[in-house]
Amino acid sequence: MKVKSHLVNESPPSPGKFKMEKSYVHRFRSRATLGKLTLWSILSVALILLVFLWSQSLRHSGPLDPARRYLTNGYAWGGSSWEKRVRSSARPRPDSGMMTVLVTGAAGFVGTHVSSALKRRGDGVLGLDNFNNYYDPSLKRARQALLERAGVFVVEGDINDEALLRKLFEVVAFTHVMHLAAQAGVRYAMENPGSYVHSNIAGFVTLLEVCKSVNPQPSIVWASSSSVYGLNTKVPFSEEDRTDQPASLYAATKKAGEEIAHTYNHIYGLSLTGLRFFTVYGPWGRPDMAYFFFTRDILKGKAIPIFEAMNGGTVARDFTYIDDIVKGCVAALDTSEKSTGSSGKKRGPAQLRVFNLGNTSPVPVADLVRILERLLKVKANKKVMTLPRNGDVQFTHANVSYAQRELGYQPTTDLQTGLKKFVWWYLRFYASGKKSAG
Ligand SMILES: O=C(O)[C@H]1O[C@H](OP(=O)(O)OP(=O)(O)OC[C@H]2O[C@@H](n3ccc(=O)[nH]c3=O)[C@H](O)[C@@H]2O)[C@H](O)[C@@H](O)[C@@H]1O
Repeated sequence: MKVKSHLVNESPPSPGKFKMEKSYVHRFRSRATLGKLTLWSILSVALILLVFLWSQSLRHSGPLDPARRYLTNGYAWGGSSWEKRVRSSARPRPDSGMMTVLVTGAAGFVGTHVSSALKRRGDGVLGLDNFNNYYDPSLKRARQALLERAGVFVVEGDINDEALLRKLFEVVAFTHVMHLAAQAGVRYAMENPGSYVHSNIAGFVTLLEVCKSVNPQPSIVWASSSSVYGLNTKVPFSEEDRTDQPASLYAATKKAGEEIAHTYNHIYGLSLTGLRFFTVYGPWGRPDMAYFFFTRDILKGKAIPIFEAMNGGTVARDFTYIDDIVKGCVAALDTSEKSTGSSGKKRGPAQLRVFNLGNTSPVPVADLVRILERLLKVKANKKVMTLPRNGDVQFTHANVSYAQRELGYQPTTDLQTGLKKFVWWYLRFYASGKKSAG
């Protein structure tokens, strides 16, 4: 501003005049600063607006498709090319048994293995997964990439999104639903109880609401858990044993799922099969599970907490290898009968089943660690501690004779063999050092 030049041409001011001139300059300066501020504010707002509009156009990349839904949580679905992908992924090979399966939780551990097994034998498979960050989402993305290569499209969305589920059934008449989406993990339930209610109860009900109302209704196979046996002391656990003493909220939500399944079977004629998985492990597994983070921490030289019971008693699990579980899941789908209802009305009694899928051979956690030490050729830094009161039970042991009879289920992989395959995968997967095991 030329305030100075304006003053330069004036005759030297008298002291009084000088005073007057000083306040004039001050006023002039304030007005000029105010003007500057307003101008900069307008420019900044305009800039922010421009950046926002630009980022929006990038996110939608291209002209907005009116049939495409953009949700606040960032999922995008709908539109003709999306529907084409959905249809193509769900189309069975003509020479197959013509099953069309919606697999929820497809980017999860069991979901990935089941989806690829079904696809391999020619079934039509569509995946659904919300890719939440309960554990490293990049592992889920790697599983998704594996499935994409096998021809399975994994739709990104939540089982609580009823509109999305309805859309999927509108595009494809699924004959089966393999429902594996869930909030897993026993101990995390004390940290985030709401996530268990959200996925294992609310999400399951939303899915069943959609399944009961479509025509034809699909048959549903879904993941329950060995944890429903809770404080049951009768071993081995068989399906008729008590399941009314859950030791964790996780177990309680799985047990609730079994009761909810009963209701939808009873009222709407949905065919429902629940599978009680016993501590499933293997390649592409879950980093929140002991065998997985023990491996990571043994390699890092970090201490691993090994739980033992109060009285120094053994804590053991009926660890079950993923390939055995996959066979059980596929057999459950193959033997599931059709639902009997249509468009929300029951037309007759429908199939309702619950099976144990375990290994029938519990192994103490201390032995699991010994096997890992041998396979990794590294001594573990063990920290033995009393089983905390966080929902863990002391012992699980499956009686699988019912699954054997009805599904031909016969686990064949012992822990040593299964862990060898896991460790081989783990070392290759994390070998580059680019990926971190958490
Ligand atoms: O069978 C099941 O239904 C359940 O199996 C696992 O639950 P869990 O058997 O507790 O599996 P891990 O968390 O891998 O624990 C395995 C064993 O290691 C022990 N453990 C765990 C963590 C630890 O720091 N130290 C330790 O000794 C546990 O007490 C348990 O005996 C899964 O996490 C559940 O999602 C699943 O439903």
